[in-house]
Amino acid sequence: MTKTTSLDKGKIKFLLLEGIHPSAVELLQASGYTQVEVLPGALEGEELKARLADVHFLGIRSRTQLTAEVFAAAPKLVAVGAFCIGTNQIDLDAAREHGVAAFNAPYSNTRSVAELVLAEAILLLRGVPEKNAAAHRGGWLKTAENAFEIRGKTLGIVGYGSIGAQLSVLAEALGMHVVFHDVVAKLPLGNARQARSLNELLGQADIVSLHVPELPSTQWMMGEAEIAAMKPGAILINASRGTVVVIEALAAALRERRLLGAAIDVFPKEPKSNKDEFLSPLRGLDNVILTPHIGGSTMEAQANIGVEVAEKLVRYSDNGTTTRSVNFPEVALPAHPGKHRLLHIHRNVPGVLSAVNQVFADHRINIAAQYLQTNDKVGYVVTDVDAASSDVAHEALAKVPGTIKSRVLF
Ligand SMILES: NC(=O)C1=CN([C@@H]2O[C@H](COP(=O)(O)OP(=O)(O)OC[C@H]3O[C@@H](n4cnc5c(N)ncnc54)[C@H](O)[C@@H]3O)[C@@H](O)[C@H]2O)C=CC1
Ligand SMILES: O=C(O)CCC(=O)C(=O)O
Repeated sequence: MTKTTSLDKGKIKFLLLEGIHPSAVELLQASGYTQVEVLPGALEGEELKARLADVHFLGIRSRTQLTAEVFAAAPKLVAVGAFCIGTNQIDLDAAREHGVAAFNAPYSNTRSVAELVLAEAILLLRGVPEKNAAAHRGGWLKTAENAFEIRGKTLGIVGYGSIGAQLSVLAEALGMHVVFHDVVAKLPLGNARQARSLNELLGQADIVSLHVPELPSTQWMMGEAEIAAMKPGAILINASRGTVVVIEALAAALRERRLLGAAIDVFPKEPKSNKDEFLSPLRGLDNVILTPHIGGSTMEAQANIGVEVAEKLVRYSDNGTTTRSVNFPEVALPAHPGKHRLLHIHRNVPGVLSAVNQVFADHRINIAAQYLQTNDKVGYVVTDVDAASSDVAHEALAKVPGTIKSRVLF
């Protein structure tokens, strides 16, 4: 059981890793949070654990791995903000077990990824990566062979979520036909149609673009057999996660010219920083566009993400609101003027709520307002009381069996 008492804003520590946009710092400071440390890179291992020992709010992007071990070493951690879409780098169950709420930015870089994918599709269809590489070496590949317009081609989108659907709309505007595969039935936008299976899509698409999250079910989903099922001369684009494509199988298909080209933004192993060497079997293949996980790296997206996630952290810190948390029960809370707000995070097992309310009865504390939300593992009960009774209530609440974390907001 962890007990955390809320502090004055000036004592609450934020640590932002991986070059999070200054818009986040500006918003935090404008909201009264002055202790904001910003580091340009990711942290790992003992260094990460040591840094987290006295941190209350942590901001990361896709590189920092937050494991159960890391959460166990972060007793004061209240919330984590993933300043990106993917949350696969966070052990969300472990975070919940430690009473740490997690937030992300589900839409702020969607458009940036979709635009990059379309640009890459056009460049690959024209053989630009190879022609560009040859020109840099003094070559001159002026030919129309294997160069095609994008108009009239079929784009196969695997994962028709926010990015897949946005890409679908943009692709149709360029005159493409869109077929998609998703594990759930989705509303097809425009003239797009849902394939009955991944294999059906692979057999029809001139360009296959992957937009699934990292999950056990998506791991290595594009292996040797799936790549072989693609049309001869097709193109593969992966701006989702590096574990979705068996990179050696892709390299073999490209070397044998079974595929026209590929654009890969994410890799099974990515360098930890811009100073580390990038190693991949795809290096040296001129018909492949290799980008350093920059699908969402535009000034617009990063500035928007900074604000979006910082706002979610501030709302949680200021008044306990968990709306759009990716691992916590969602509660949208009003302000609590003149009252103290008790936040109680507990295991969602029978009896805890009645024990919580017994605390107020036993101490004859009047409840001004109360809110409850649960998910399968965790219950989140928020109670507003008079300032004079909050200390005694907080102390008693922290002792309720099943408590994970309890805080007071002034
Ligand atoms: N390269 C980059 O910089 C970026 C990469 N991403 C990656 O893109 C992924 C997708 O982002 P969004 O579209 O916002 O996510 P989303 O959650 O809106 O959409 C994902 C879609 O994939 C579907 N899906 C899940 N498992 C599937 C399977 N086995 N087969 C087919 N479909 C499956 C889901 O039903 C959902 O419709 C993120 O999870 C993230 O990993 C996101 C932003 C930037
Ligand atoms: O920009 C980043 O750091 C990660 C982008 C990404 O992969 C995501 O948003 O899921």
